[in-house]
Amino acid sequence: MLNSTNFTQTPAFKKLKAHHRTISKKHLKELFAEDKNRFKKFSIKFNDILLDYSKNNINRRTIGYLTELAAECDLSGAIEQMFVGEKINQTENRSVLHVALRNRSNTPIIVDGKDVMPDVNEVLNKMKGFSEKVISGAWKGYTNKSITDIVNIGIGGSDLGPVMVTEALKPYKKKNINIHFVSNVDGTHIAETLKKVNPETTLFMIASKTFTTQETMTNALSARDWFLQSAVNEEFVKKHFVAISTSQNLVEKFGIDPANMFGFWDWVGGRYSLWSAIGLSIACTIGFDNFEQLLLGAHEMDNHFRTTPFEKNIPVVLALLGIWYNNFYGAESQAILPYDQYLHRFAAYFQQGDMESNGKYIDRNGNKVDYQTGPIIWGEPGTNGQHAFYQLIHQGTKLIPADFIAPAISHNPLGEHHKMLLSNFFAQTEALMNGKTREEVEAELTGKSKEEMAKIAPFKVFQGNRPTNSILVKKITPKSLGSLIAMYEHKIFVQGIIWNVFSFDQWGVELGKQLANRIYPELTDSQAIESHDCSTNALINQYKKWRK
Ligand SMILES: O=P(O)(O)OC[C@H]1O[C@@H](O)[C@H](O)[C@@H](O)[C@@H]1O
Repeated sequence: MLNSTNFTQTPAFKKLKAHHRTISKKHLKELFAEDKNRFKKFSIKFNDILLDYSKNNINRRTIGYLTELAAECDLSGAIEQMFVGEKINQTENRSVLHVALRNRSNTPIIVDGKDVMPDVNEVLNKMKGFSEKVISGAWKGYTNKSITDIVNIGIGGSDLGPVMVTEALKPYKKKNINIHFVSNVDGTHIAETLKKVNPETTLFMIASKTFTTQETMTNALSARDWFLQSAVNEEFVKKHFVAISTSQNLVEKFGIDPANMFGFWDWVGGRYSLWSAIGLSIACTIGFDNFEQLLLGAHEMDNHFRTTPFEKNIPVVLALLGIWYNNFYGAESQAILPYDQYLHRFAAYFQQGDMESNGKYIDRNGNKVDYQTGPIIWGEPGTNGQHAFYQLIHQGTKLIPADFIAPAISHNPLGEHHKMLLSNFFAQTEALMNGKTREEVEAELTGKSKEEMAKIAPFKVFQGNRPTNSILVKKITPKSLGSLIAMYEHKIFVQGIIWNVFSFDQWGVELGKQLANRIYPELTDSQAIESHDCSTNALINQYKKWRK
């Protein structure tokens, strides 16, 4: 059982409250001027990842109190409980073991008296054999041609992870395999995808933990119909459809050969599942050896997280900083800004990872919280963001803590591009920290009259004092990406522990599904609907009129 302390009632929280009153009066610039060793004190290097968190409104005392807070919420106990397979997802009575999926040291992890590692390894072996067949061309379609295109059909955790990773690791893509993803139930998504592929050489991966998700099953049936228009014989479905699921029963019902089913377990949460068979599309796109490197990178981050003291523990430090801004400074969001085009889905991936995990107002005792929990996660790759929403980060009225992520080495060392990109990365965090004073503005406005200067100067001033983390990675490789993803996963875990919420369920997505199922049959005929509120009725009835 996880500890269920209300963190706002701890002695450390009270110390932080008082400390916040003083330190929040200091500009980041002052903190840097006072202490030339800030970088040394507030940075952590782990393998090829450097976290510089010195540009935050903190000093040694802040970190001391924050780590005390973590200790008072029994974070160490919670970490151990997760790693040893205790059922910490209490509302679903499940263990939370994405760490077992990438447990490359293979030490036993026991769930319900059984070591899960042999099963994990068995599925990994099956994925290895299958991906090698697909990539080598040995896996043949119904006209004896090799596979050229994979269409992964899934949504949420059965989509976002593979999408993000295959995009992030595009430089590792096998040349003979193209990957496509279909998630939205909007027919446009599947229709546009099917225009690009040939039934004779396409492999569909139906990825769904439950194998009941409306969007995925609807898209899978449409894909099957489309395939059978050409292949005709239902026997050929075997050669072109594989399933990734926890439900063998439903997979067989769909007509997929159980031999082509890749299993996983209820202790793998959807948004933590890219390491499981859900990663089959990744393995078939970048090769199994690279998939294993991804697992290894995550495993090394797991070990770091499990064994490193809090003040040197990257996920813990990131989590505590997030709590500092969320619960003391009143920040409502957290930006993730990758300076790497290949990471363009990274923020979207962690929107699910973070917001579905910690977007909760009921605590682990079943009571309504009286403090803020999960932040809004958002972001786009630099430098695109700079020309769009950075205005608000620099001069808006909201405090937006931001994580800047960049690789030192580009996969595309084209002319001066990467140097320019990185100069923007470094410049932005510096600008956000220092800002620009009125005096500096005036010194630049040479040749202007006093009146002209007074008129324009206020608009050109930047307050600065805006916190950032810089995460510099040597290069985005399967291994370093694995570490980065695991880093954020554990950050989310730590925050959930301290906010006292259950991070591994997602009851909040159910109500909409339930109501959609009720409304769906009402849309069939042309009869006016009166069973809802006047707004919903009117919208449905207008839709019915227009579609006639
Ligand atoms: O893999 P499944 O069972 O089709 O579920 C897909 C997604 O379904 C959503 O309802 C959940 O919010 C996600 O967490 C989940 O990843």
